[in-house]
Amino acid sequence: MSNSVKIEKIKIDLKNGNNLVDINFNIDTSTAIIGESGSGKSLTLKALLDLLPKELDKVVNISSNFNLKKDQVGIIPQNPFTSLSPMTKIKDQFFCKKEKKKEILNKVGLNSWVLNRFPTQLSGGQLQRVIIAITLSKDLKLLLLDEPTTALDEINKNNITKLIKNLVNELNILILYVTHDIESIIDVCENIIIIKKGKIIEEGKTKDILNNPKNDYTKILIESNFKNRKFRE
Ligand SMILES: Nc1ncnc2c1ncn2[C@@H]1O[C@H](COP(=O)(O)OP(=O)(O)OP(=O)(O)O)[C@@H](O)[C@H]1O
Repeated sequence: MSNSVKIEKIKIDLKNGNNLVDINFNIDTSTAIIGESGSGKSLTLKALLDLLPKELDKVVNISSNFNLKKDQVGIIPQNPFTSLSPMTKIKDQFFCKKEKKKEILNKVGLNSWVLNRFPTQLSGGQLQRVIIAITLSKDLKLLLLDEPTTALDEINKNNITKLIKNLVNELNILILYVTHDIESIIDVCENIIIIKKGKIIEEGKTKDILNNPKNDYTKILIESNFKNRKFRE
């Protein structure tokens, strides 16, 4: 049986009882969570990483059909500029031996010259590649992606989207990709979940939902995503 993670319940409330997130879903292969700003994407990821702030009430119930250790969960964050330790050379932020560092850097389109640099000496696109390489240097079973291209300019955004597509197709691990940008998850995620105000609006196979959205909110999200793209071209 292939690996699967069951998010049986993530319920997050403010102390005054107002609900922020109330969802359940499975990750069987690769799943995208799509939602506008404030829809609960980051809180969902924080719940999975056990990083929710103390001031929130939470019920987090997750199970898996395999032994998933904490250090087998990796995250590619939104902002590459604040994700690495600024005073430590790149080579000392990896979790593997020198040869493997070089091999993984090649995979993300970088060479070993970056190893002797500090994070501040790299561009946003280069930094995000380094972070992807560092994350992949661990023995991962579940990879979380938190809007990994949002902080990048258009060229880097396209390049990193392509890189993620290639890597994810090559890797045999579970993927949860949260973003507001539907285009970036086409060809990456098999399944898609649309959320609004912390609740699931619609879910299914990515192809089915994009070709035949049932919910009006989903239709608007898809339309606005592709309208934006045409506008930028
Ligand atoms: N610590 C907190 N205390 C109170 N409210 C919070 C807290 N963290 C998040 N929220 C609220 O919960 C809702 C969901 O926030 P979340 O950060 O998960 O949204 P998001 O979908 O990731 O948005 P974005 O795309 O802008 O990052 C928002 O209304 C936010 O204001």
